[in-house]
Amino acid sequence: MGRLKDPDAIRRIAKKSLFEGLDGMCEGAIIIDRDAKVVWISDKYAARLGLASPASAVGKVVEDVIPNSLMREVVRTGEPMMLDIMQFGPDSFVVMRVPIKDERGRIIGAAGFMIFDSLKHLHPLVSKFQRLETQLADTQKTLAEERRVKYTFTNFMGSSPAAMETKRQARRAAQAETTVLLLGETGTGKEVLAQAIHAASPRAHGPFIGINVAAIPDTLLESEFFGAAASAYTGADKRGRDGKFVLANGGTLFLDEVGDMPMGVQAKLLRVLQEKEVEPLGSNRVAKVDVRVIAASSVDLRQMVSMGRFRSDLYYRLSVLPIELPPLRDRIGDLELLCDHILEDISRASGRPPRELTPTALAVLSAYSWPGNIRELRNVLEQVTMNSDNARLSAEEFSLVLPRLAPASRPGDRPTLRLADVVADAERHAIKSALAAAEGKKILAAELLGISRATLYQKLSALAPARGDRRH
Ligand SMILES: Nc1ncnc2c1ncn2[C@@H]1O[C@H](COP(=O)(O)OP(=O)(O)OP(=O)(O)O)[C@@H](O)[C@H]1O
Repeated sequence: MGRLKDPDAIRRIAKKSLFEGLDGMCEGAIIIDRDAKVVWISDKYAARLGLASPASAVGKVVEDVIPNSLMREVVRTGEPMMLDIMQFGPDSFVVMRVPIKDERGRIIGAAGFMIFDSLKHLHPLVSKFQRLETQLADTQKTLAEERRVKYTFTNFMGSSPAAMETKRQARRAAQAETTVLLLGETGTGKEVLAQAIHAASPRAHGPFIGINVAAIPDTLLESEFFGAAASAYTGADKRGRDGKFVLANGGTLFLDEVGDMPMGVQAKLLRVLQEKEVEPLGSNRVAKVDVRVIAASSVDLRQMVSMGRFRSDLYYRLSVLPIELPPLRDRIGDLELLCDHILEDISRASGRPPRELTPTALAVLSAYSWPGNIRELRNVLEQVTMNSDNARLSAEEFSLVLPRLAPASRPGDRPTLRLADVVADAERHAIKSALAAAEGKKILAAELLGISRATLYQKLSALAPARGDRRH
């Protein structure tokens, strides 16, 4: 073995032969200068790219020769790209890009090698990559669908003066950019209207993100809204996550039951609305957000302000455009239309012909006070349709389901023996009575029942699951 006499010479030869070796082994090579202009391209590469001759490429900027080239990036950053898949028309090439530096370490250009002109050599890697790309595209599609609204103004049924006035105000709100505050009892259609406003606004192409403040434990609200930086949390949040504000960027954020927000989060929300930027939990970096907020409440926020449970500055900020949604009992003229519409919906979902109501059934429904409003109406219609085979639903069938009109049990009736049924019945009755006493205000109903709001929400969805009602 000979000794190294002239290390510089060996380095020069190694450099030269390495380049030539690589060029020989590869399917093609290209060299560009600091301005990303081609200074040399191998015959094979020129032929593979369909160029008339290698010389025709020299002096051109690299993107004119290879449209998707990232060689300029290598010259700019000085960072090599050791393995990349590049698309050239219908073909995929596996490429490597390295910077070229002079003796003083200054970047003077870059060399690119087409390692394979077909992906078959990288089959395991590429098929995994393609599978992941397909999965990602599917997930993005599902997410985009979820963020698209389901309701427009035509879904907000009603031609009573009260319903028409609400719709008129909401249509005007759709054109404005300001925050909207929807006020109305539970089940009056606040979410339907929020989606309709979004769909008719210039942000319709952006996402619609809904969040039910009352259904989320106080401790999680902040990260749910503003996100969490990596490592601020353990477990599922270890990698950090985007908050709803970031997810709603360019679109609309719907804050349902905004009155249930703890004071600390209220202060942060106010700051985000004023500054239009969010700071994820555990991070010291802020991100600009362009979000329109539509807030909703079934409790009287002004009363909460006077009780010191809601910040007055936030209230004023949110209530720039307040819209009242009438309770169903105040627009009972819409009942028939709503029933027809809901019965058609039920028939579509079940594949059975739509049912009708007898005039006495309609009278019974009109006499009821509907503390749960249209959501309760839908639940009652679903329950009765499920229990009945009649084409026309009768008043008797409804009186079995409606709480106030339930017949008292007669002596001789078979008692309900299953304890679970008895308990569930009692619970259902207590919740309905509390909601009625609290005029549909869940926060008050929960207080009356001596349970938390979150428990009330759980019980409501367990007792009367209303398909597709809650999308949060
Ligand atoms: N005007 C309407 N026309 C037709 N359906 C409606 C209308 N308003 C509400 N609904 C239906 O009633 C149900 C409850 O509506 P929504 O969730 O919008 O009420 P909400 O006021 O947001 O309730 P909560 O305060 O409990 O969140 C949904 O099934 C919705 O489709």
